[in-house]
Amino acid sequence: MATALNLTGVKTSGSNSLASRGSLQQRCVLPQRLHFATSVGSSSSLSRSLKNPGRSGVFKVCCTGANVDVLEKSLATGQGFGDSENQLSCVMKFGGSSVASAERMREVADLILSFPNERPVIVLSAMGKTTNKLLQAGEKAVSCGVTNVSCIDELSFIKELHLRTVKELGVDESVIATHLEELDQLLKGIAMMKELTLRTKDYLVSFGECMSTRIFAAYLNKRGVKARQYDAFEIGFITTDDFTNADILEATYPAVAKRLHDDWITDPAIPIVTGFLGKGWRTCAVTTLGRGGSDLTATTIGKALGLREIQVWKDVDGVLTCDPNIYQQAEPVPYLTFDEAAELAYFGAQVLHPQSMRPAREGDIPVRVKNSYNPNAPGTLITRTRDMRKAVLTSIVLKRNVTMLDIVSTRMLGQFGFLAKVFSIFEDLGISVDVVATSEVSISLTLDPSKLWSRELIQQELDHVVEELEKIAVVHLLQHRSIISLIGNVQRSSLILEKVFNVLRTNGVNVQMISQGASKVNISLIVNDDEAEQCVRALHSAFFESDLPELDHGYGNGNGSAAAS
Ligand SMILES: Nc1ncnc2c1ncn2[C@@H]1O[C@H](COP(=O)(O)OP(=O)(O)O)[C@@H](O)[C@H]1O
Ligand SMILES: N[C@@H](CC(=O)OP(=O)(O)O)C(=O)O
Repeated sequence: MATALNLTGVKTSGSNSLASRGSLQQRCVLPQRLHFATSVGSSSSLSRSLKNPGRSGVFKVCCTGANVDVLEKSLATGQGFGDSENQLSCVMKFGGSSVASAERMREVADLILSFPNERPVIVLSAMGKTTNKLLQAGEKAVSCGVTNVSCIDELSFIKELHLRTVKELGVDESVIATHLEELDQLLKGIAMMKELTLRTKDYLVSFGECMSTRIFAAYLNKRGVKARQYDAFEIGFITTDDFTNADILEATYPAVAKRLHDDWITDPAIPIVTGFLGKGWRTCAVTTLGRGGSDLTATTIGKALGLREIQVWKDVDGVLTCDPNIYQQAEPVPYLTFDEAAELAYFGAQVLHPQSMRPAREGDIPVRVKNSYNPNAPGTLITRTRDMRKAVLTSIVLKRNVTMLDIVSTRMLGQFGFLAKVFSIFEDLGISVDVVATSEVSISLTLDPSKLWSRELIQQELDHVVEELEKIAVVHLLQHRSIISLIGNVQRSSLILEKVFNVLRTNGVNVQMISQGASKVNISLIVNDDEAEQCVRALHSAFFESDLPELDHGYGNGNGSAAAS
């Protein structure tokens, strides 16, 4: 819940200092990032006034959880908040590839310590491919029989990896002994029940992050750097009960901020938090935020604590112009807006979790995507706005194995209510739609394959959708399609499309549907799965590797720069 504090202030100098008057009678430095601010008795918002030196007014500052104490303390002592030495300053998230071995953990520790002025919150994923191995072990346990659980290869791999890491880092085996034991028990339980529910899957995969964070915190402590391990589900990450794909609930922000902040103030130690995990608000069981969910954990913490920056450290030099697994010549994109990054992630770029931009955008906190294998590479900076004047195409994203539906009304032309009926059917069935193109009496759309997969919505359920739609329309179900999303400056869509259709014509590819959404950053094309990769490569060459004077790139691949805000 937000708490309101009233300040009477006049902006004096510097970027965020406020000489306060009235009851407070002190000069203070205002927090850089509160959950923010409406002015009372003044027409401008506080955030605006901070950018306009000299403005004065009575400001009502709303802040949450821990921020309230900090603001009060900073007003009482006259000390700054945003610049305070005492505050946590940024989040650094390291993905599975960054902490895949003892050697990698050592390098990550060195990397963290190479920023002596930061007071980071660290978020870690499970080591390497541990999450996949845990899921495979669970699947095998369903059918292998209790006595054979200890022979599951993936279980042996996980044990061996974690025990070897502990040994090589010189930390005590006891930090993970209980978890390894419980993991054995859990797999035996699955073998006994002969079933692996979504709820059990989430509990099962949680062992990955629970162990990596314990090992890493113990290692930092061993190196004399005080660190404290946290399980996200114990410190206020409250989620929906949608196992394997839970959503973070609002209550998370004040709870997490309070817990991390209070601990930091009373006994400073670098927080090492499990990524990906939460606690279902009804069931109180462990939930996960969807694959790659540690990015979301990081941005949630960034927003909760109002931190200066969120860093996500990966195994690539930032967000690239396309998936490097499709095309090795993909190049880093220096700047992105939150909208572009969200669209890119939603339409299938594995590099960022689809929901992870939301908290960063709401908190207006810059996100930096960096390479833990190549820390000197500049990476990608994601901010609210950037200079789009010279931006054309930013990145090309491919989402495979999409199902497309062509739905044509059986009624007379001009029937209103047709679209509403179609979408109410999807709503009733709880199916999420990706790309849509409509005319008055027909609609083409694609269904989100990950949602279908996670809900185990297979042919049977697709047949059910078609059956429902056929009550009002003629329906064609087209499978094995791909969405190619062109993320960039849709203000220049004519130029982009001209080039795109040239490339597609040259390559003999037929586009089956095209959609330019309201987002203004994405044009989506639907093609056959078996033509998609070749298409992406051809588009990449055309947009990023050849001279395109007619597109007026300006910045090489037309990525513009971060806007001064
Ligand atoms: N447009 C893209 N830019 C960068 N990486 C991409 C892109 N599309 C797909 N990827 C893949 O995403 C991977 C990084 O994401 P992920 O594996 O989730 O990282 P981590 O586990 O380190 O958080 C890269 O190794 C790359 O193969
Ligand atoms: N370990 C989880 C969560 C995660 O975010 O992992 P990574 O950061 O390695 O993508 C997964 O594999 O989905």
